[in-house]
Amino acid sequence: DPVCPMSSPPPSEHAPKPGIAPPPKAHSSPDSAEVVFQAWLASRAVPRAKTASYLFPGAQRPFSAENFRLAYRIIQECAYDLFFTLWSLHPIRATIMMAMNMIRSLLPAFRGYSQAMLIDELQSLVVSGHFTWYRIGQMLFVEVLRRVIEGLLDSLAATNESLVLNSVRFHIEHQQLSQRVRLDLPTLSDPFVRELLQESDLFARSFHVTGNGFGLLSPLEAFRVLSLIAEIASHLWVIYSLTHCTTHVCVLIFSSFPAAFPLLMAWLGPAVSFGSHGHATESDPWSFSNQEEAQASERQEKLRNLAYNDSFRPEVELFGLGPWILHSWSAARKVLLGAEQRNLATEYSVLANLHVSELFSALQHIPLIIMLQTSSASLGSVTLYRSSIQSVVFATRNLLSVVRMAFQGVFLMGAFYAAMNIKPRLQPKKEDIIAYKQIPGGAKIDVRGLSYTYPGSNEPALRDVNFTLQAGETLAIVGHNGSGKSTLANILLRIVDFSDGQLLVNDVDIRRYAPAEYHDHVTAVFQGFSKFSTTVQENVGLGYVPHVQSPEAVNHALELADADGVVNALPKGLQTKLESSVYDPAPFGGPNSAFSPSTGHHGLSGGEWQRVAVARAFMRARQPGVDLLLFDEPTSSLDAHAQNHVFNTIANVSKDPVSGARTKSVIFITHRLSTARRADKVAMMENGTISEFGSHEELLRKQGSYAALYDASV
Ligand SMILES: Nc1ncnc2c1ncn2[C@@H]1O[C@H](COP(=O)(O)OP(=O)(O)OP(=O)(O)O)[C@@H](O)[C@H]1O
Repeated sequence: DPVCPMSSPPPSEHAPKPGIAPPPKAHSSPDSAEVVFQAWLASRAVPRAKTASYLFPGAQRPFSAENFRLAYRIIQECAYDLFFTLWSLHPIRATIMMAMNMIRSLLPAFRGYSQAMLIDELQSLVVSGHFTWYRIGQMLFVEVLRRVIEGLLDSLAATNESLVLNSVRFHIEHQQLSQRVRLDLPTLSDPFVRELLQESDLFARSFHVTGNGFGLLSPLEAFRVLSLIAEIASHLWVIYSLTHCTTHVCVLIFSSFPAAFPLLMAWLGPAVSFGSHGHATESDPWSFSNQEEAQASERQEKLRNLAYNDSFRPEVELFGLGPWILHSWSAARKVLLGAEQRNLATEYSVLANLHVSELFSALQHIPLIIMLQTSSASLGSVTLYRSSIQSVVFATRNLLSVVRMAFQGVFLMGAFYAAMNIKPRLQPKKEDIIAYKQIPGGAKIDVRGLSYTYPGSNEPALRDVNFTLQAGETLAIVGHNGSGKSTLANILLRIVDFSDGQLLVNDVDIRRYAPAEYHDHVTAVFQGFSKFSTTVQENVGLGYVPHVQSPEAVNHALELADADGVVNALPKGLQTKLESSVYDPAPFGGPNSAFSPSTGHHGLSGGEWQRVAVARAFMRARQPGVDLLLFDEPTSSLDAHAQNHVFNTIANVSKDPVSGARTKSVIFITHRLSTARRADKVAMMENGTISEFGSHEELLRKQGSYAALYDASV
């Protein structure tokens, strides 16, 4: 079920609360990933803060000596590895790409030379009186040829570069996604891990921006820093060769000052985040200049989602949330508008700078004219001289913004590297893993002194839970709201870990099973099951991925869950696309509405969705490898007829169809105590522990809490 987005904790600047475990280790051993993780974490510490607090994810690290040291450490530990991995995707093309970048960075200087030669030759032709159109044509032809070759080189380089960068992008995104799906809930719920993953996401996203965007931060493209340095060096060399052995130094200073002045102003003026690309926009969350703006943007998006997303509509209407949404949205929006206003002001000042720069470039002519009058310098060398100085200034400006981005990029790269090396917390060490072994009858479960406290909670959700379920038995877990039933179910399913005690499955400590392997042997319906916005076929078939494409298997699972009638009534049967939040098939009233049934998107009632979820569990339940069926309130929204059908199916599926012998253990959580009678054993939960355990009849005879709850329910 959708969760109200406003309930999520603020993602940034949190101080570790006293009593909470210190920042986690990204790795079990102090290897390079651990070193990188610690350096990344240290770079996020807010300097001179009274309590330990951290910069929000994506925030620009200040240029401090400590951060340079941390950046160096990260580069030392992971840049080579990452560079080599990315380079080895296309070794030849990547090398060509870097070489081309280098060559292209030197071209402007040669271009200047060639133009200077052209002008000089033209000048001497005119002065000497040997001017012919043929000669001019020849020179122009050479110039055009040079440009064509340069253009060809550029287009070849661009094609090659896009090929290399696309592979790099794919590789990074693939790694990122595979790590996401590998991590388990306990790992993902750690705030440090969440923020590490957010910065790692920024690194992966940096490869999306085409042109001179965040992509510059990639280790391959960071090579551009070198290209820019080479470009500056080549221009400086040209300038040196012009001024060498002559006394133009004072003219050089005179003319370079006007060129450098706008740059100086831009550098000293208000910093535009990420150089020339850094305008805080809603789609550029990393470019906010402070945490308040980042939070406002996030809040604004969530409020917008709350207003637009139909799944929240009932609560929004029922609780009259409209004015509150509007009020809160306005407050967040105003913060962002303030930020945009500031950026506009910066832009205006940049524009003003442009005018200033034009003025200064005009002033630059003056010393050059003086130089022409007083020295023997040629027209070509004057042109070259002037263009070189401007190029140096331009390239230096680029270099500064690239360095700034690359500096930030180092920390994002560190986040990526550390994130890719996080180990899922539930995954045992290689040497501890025991392969799951089936025993006849289904899973045998021994729970001894089990306790669990949710992170950040003071009260344990489970305390000293003890019970044994023999292979093939059926257990009903009952109890009041909040007594710990779902928590126990999630621990038994190895979705959540436990703090103390022991949990043995088939006489083996559950912590020694690889979770993925263990999950192959269980199936479940969660209390808050997912409603996928896709076809019925996939909604059900995903319960057993190898059969997701098989209509026969899906139809059979639907029959078992008494959901076949529901699906048959849908306009496109199995291929009907379901929408988890369609309350009104045509909210805008018109026949062309995006939600009209003609588009194929269909809503279902709560009970119908539950049948789909139960069918999903049945997809897998019939597989011989599955030993445990766990249902958390599978029939809470079903009518009595459907409920009986589902429980009969559970009983049938857990037996051998021929011999009738039990082949699977079953655990179900229920508030409908009439269904608890179907189980061999009943566990009555109160305050996080099992207060009574036995058969339905035994517990009734006991006249305790279960008997009281049963009497109240029937
Ligand atoms: N993610 C969580 N973080 C912190 N506390 C939690 C979390 N989930 C559940 N709890 C707390 O743990 C306790 C047990 O919750 P649980 O969901 O297991 O109860 P339940 O018996 O399944 O309740 P219900 O019958 O309402 O489904 C409750 O006090 C609940 O507030």
